[in-house]
Amino acid sequence: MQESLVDNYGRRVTSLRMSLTNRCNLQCIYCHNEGESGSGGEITVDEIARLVRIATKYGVDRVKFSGGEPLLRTDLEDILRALPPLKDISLTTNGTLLAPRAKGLKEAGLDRVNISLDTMDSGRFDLITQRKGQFSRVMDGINAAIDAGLTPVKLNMVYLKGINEDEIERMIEFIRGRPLVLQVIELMNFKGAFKYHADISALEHSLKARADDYKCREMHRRTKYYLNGAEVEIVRPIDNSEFCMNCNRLRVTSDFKLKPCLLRNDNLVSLRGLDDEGLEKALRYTVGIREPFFKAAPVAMPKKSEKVPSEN
Ligand SMILES: Nc1nc2c(ncn2[C@@H]2O[C@H](COP(=O)(O)OP(=O)(O)OP(=O)(O)O)[C@@H](O)[C@H]2O)c(=O)[nH]1
Ligand code: SF4
Ligand code: SF4
Repeated sequence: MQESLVDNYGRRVTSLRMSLTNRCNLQCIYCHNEGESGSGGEITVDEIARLVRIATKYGVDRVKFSGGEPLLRTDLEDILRALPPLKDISLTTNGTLLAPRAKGLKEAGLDRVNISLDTMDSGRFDLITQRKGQFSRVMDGINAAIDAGLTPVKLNMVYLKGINEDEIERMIEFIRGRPLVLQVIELMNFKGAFKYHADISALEHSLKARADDYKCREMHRRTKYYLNGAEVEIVRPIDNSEFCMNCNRLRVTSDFKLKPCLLRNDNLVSLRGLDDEGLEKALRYTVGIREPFFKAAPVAMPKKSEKVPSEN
């Protein structure tokens, strides 16, 4: 029987999330850079292929590539071609460099892409990304991804107080009836951006109230809402123990370290220079030290003098 990678909290690792570079051509006000500062040389095609091959022996069948901006890697197509067969290979990108490469990426084995799109307003886009003139390139990237069949294309919208809260309806109209999914993401506190943090639970309640249907994903127990031909997924990571208890991905940094949690940097495991046997050991060890970042508060046991509430 195939062995699997289960941590001490019963969470099974089925997916690797690999950062290919720390570099990016944008400078978003909230960037978390996958919680890393990778200072060594960038992970190579061979390192990626070996690690993924070993992980698949343990039932890992999904890989997500992210960055920085992963399309700054000119060898991304080589990376894709070097992978063993997997159920799902996806890429998270800012979309600015995607249009000319979308078809080739599909041919090299990429299944789908997630593209950051916080706003439909190019002025706001410049403000968020701290760059000028990139909005139309992202739109070209979205269209090229659809044409190439890198679908469903998920649009990542970080929900930002005072910047884009008023654009949810516009985004829903944009995706309706197309192979697009809107993913609304609660802002995490990186780069001191918390002043833009907006309460996403109110939005989630209103979506739930008007949705035709909704369904819970296994990963992070995220909910997807279906609204008359539009699919909206809510990503609510903060103080959410259910999200962390259903975290099934292990991160790999751009300088080839295993990273058990996005929000921690004190327990990275370096892989550079290890042979296949060493990689396998390191993989199992790292799964053993994984823990949910947000944990549910332990349920207090009633004191002897307290009446135990009956089940019904
Ligand atoms: N705290 C936390 N946030 C995450 C994690 N994974 C994703 N996120 C958040 O979700 C955002 C979008 O992630 P994506 O890279 O588009 O991928 P995804 O939505 O997680 O994965 P798919 O839906 O399978 O494509 C990230 O920028 C994070 O803000 C995680 O493991 N922990
Ligand atoms: S596009 Fe992504 S990696 Fe680049 S600055 Fe924005 S959030 Fe960070
Ligand atoms: S444990 Fe929680 S915070 Fe850490 S990576 Fe998983 S979901 Fe994110």
